[in-house]
Amino acid sequence: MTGLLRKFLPFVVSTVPKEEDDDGDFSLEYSIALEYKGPLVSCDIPQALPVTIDEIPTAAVFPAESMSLDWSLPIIQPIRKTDFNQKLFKELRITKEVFFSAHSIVLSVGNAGSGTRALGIGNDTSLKSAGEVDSSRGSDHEDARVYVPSDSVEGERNIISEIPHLPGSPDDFAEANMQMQSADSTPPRLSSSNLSQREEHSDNEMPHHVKKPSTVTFRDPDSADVFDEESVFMEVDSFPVKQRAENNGKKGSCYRCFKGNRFTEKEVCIVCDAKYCQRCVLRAMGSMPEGRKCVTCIGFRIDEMKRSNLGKCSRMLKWLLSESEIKQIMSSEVSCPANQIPPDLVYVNDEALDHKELLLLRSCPNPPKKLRPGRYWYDKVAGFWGKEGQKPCQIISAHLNFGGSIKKNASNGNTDVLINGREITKEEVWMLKSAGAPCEGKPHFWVNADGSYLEEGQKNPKGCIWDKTKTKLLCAILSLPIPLDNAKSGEETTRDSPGQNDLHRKLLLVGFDKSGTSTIFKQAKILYGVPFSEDERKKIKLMIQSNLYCYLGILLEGRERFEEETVKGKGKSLLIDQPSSSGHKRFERGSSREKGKGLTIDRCRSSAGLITNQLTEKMYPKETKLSYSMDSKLKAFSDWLLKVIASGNLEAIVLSVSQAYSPLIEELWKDEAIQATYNRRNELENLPRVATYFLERAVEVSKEEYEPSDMDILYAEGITSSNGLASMEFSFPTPAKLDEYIDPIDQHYSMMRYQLIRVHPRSLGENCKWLEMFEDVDIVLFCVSLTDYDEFYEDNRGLLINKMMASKQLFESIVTHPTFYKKDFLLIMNKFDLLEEKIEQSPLTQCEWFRDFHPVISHNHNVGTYVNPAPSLAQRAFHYMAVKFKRLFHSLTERNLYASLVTGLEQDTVDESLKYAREIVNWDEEDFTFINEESSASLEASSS
Ligand SMILES: Nc1nc2c(ncn2[C@@H]2O[C@H](COP(=O)(O)OP(=O)(O)OP(=O)(O)O)[C@@H](O)[C@H]2O)c(=O)[nH]1
Ligand SMILES: [Mg+2]
Repeated sequence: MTGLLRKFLPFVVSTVPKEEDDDGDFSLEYSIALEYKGPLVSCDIPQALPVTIDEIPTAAVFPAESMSLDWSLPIIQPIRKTDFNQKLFKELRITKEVFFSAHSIVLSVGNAGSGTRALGIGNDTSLKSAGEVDSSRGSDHEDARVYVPSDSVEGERNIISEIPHLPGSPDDFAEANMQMQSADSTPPRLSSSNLSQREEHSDNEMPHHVKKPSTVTFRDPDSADVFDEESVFMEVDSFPVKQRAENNGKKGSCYRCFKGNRFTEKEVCIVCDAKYCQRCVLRAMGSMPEGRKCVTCIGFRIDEMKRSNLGKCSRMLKWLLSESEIKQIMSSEVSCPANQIPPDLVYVNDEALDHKELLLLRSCPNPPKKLRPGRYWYDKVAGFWGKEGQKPCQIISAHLNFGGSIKKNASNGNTDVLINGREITKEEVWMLKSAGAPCEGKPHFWVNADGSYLEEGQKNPKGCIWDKTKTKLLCAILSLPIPLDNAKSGEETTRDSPGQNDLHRKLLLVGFDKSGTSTIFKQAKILYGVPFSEDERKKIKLMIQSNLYCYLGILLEGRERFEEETVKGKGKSLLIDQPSSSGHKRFERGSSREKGKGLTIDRCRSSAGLITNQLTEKMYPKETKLSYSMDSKLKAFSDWLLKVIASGNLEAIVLSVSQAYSPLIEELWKDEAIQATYNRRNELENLPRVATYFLERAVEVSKEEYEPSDMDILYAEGITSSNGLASMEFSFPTPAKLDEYIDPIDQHYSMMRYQLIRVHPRSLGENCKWLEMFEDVDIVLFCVSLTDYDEFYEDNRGLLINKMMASKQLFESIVTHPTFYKKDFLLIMNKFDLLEEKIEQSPLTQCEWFRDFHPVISHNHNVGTYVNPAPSLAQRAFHYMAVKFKRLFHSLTERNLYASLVTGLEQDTVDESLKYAREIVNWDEEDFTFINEESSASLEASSS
């Protein structure tokens, strides 16, 4: 400081005694003029003119409106290094008005926020040694800041040290001088560590931007200040639009240092789309008083494409800045005037809004999410809101008074069915139908804000659209909105039904009975952290408990039969194996039966039919001497349970008796007869494999306080009892650690939302006609169970049908459905674990489609040296089946089918498969063309 003043006022300072302060710095406590007694000086001595402090003009708060109305303030152009000394003050062109148009002016070298030294001249006419001032943040004044590019300064030489030597405008200088004379030193404001870090680099940086004065008010991010929305909107019109920036470097490089490529992590300017690497971002964007904008873009309107990103901090900034800095920047980004939507760009029912109307729209109880400039339609009666020519995307508050009256063709519907005068889309017709509204005869409906509907001309409502859970679920799948209140209770859906404008991909999961679609769906929920709602958990708990009673019923029937056989003295059983409960052999026997169908009550009833497998009997005859009789109490319970199962009212009864019967279940489970029967479970035709998982925890599961774990939910059969449609929204997570390298592709993908819709073929109707509802899915995931090849089911004519052939037939109908013309298909070949167990016992050729499967058994001759092990029989079988499906697909569509190998109960394989689907749907993206090449190469390899 002293050095600085010495340069300014060499005569005075040189004679002033120095004092060292605590920091080792010299401070100037006072200044006095001493009489000069030396020889005559030849040069002119500057004269200090007397100053009256009161006469120095100071500014009150600079009125924001006046700035926005007419930007006549000077913008400082970059100063060339060579002529810096001569030009500095001329270039600055700081007029008196500007100079004092704010509480304080900060002269700063380098870009704002780069932590360069700055000189603040306060309105109290004091000179502030700003030191490492962060020239914008942390100030509680309104600052008009003037930035001088640091390329005009060499090394540490900064503007402060240069000022006294500059021949500039005498007025400017005199004023600056006057203030400096009366300056006292103000302690430097603290800067965060990253700011000082930034300073380290500032010396040899070449800032490309000059900032113009800003009128932004800095609010304490922690304060509860609510920004005055109205005044903010009033100003919006006056902000100019800016062209997109052009990168002078190679494609994908940083716009400032021209280094890196398109996969280098970058921050983007929300105005001109310039992209900066981690090293340059803070220099290019400065203190970000309006959020992430280059300093030259401050005061300009944002690029509307980027509106949805406002306030969403990037990983890069999180890494570079402190939490409070981020908070402030993001809050400015969202609330500063320049970043608001200009009302005249928002049209509702053909009329542009004005400031007040836009304010009304945005402050209503349920305002449109992600509002952008554009043309919208609004049904004032029901609150439906959508983009012109499109189906509704949200239900906002009803009865808002703006915009013209709604047009019949507002949403471009072509169904002849009207809601409040608008011809609705076919998706909305499906919605109405699922709610029970009769749509035959092209009715005209009147729908109220609460969803109640009536036909035009009628008096009483016929029903309410939102009464049925099914309708809400369907809306989620069709990307139709549901009202906010209902969104919370909408089960199996995410809260917000996805708007059609979201960056959002839809994956449709479908497969033949028991192929594993619900297991994969649940696995995805667990994998991607989509919680099961309370309601879902309750239903699943009831289902698991009911299934447990079913499994016990199957055991009890088995016990009866085994007892009978023992009594009759057969002494022989159909025992295949007598596995211990822990180490039983895991495989589904190939036979003409439908494994795992014990879940529904009807099926439980028929489960008494134990099919004698003659083949098995011949193969594995064994003696058994076990007792299958039970005591009278358990026998009575057993009779009651079988009766309940037969009544088909199991769930209701389980709900009411589970508490009372829990101890009996325990006794039953531990009973010798039941254990003996359980050990012969492979002979029990309808006992699904998963029964073991729950039966072995029968006591715990039957208790009232039982809470299913995620694993239990995964193993539970079915998602809900209705078991038809389910939908979830998710993103693929990226590795969470900040310091970890994140593949830019992963990062890009992690920002995208996906919707996984699972549909059971039962819900698709005859000839899969309801597939029409899924016309906007991006990919179809067709699930096939690899173990189906030797399994059969009985059709309604009593014929035994091979399940693989049935699966093939379903595949053909879906692939050739007009809705899916040219859609991508990924074949999920599920239950590989079971295939591995089964294939050795049951040849693939049992299925007529696979008759020509004759794998060549290769022998490994390189004994002792490591070579890739020959693929197992199961792997060969998988490849063979995949090729069969691929050929079939190609013959039907002339396109390629993608295939992936999955074990639904294992997370990794499901994750891989869904990521593969993600790649396929994103291949079109221009920026990611290279994936295309790589992945198609791997695909070629996989299909060969
Ligand atoms: N071992 C094994 N079992 C599986 C696998 N995938 C599914 N399952 C089991 O197979 C049975 C049927 O699976 P689900 O997921 O219910 O099949 P689905 O396609 O929903 O069939 P529906 O019930 O007809 O809708 C369940 O008992 C699952 O636990 C797998 O990869 N390995
Ligand atoms: Mg299921």
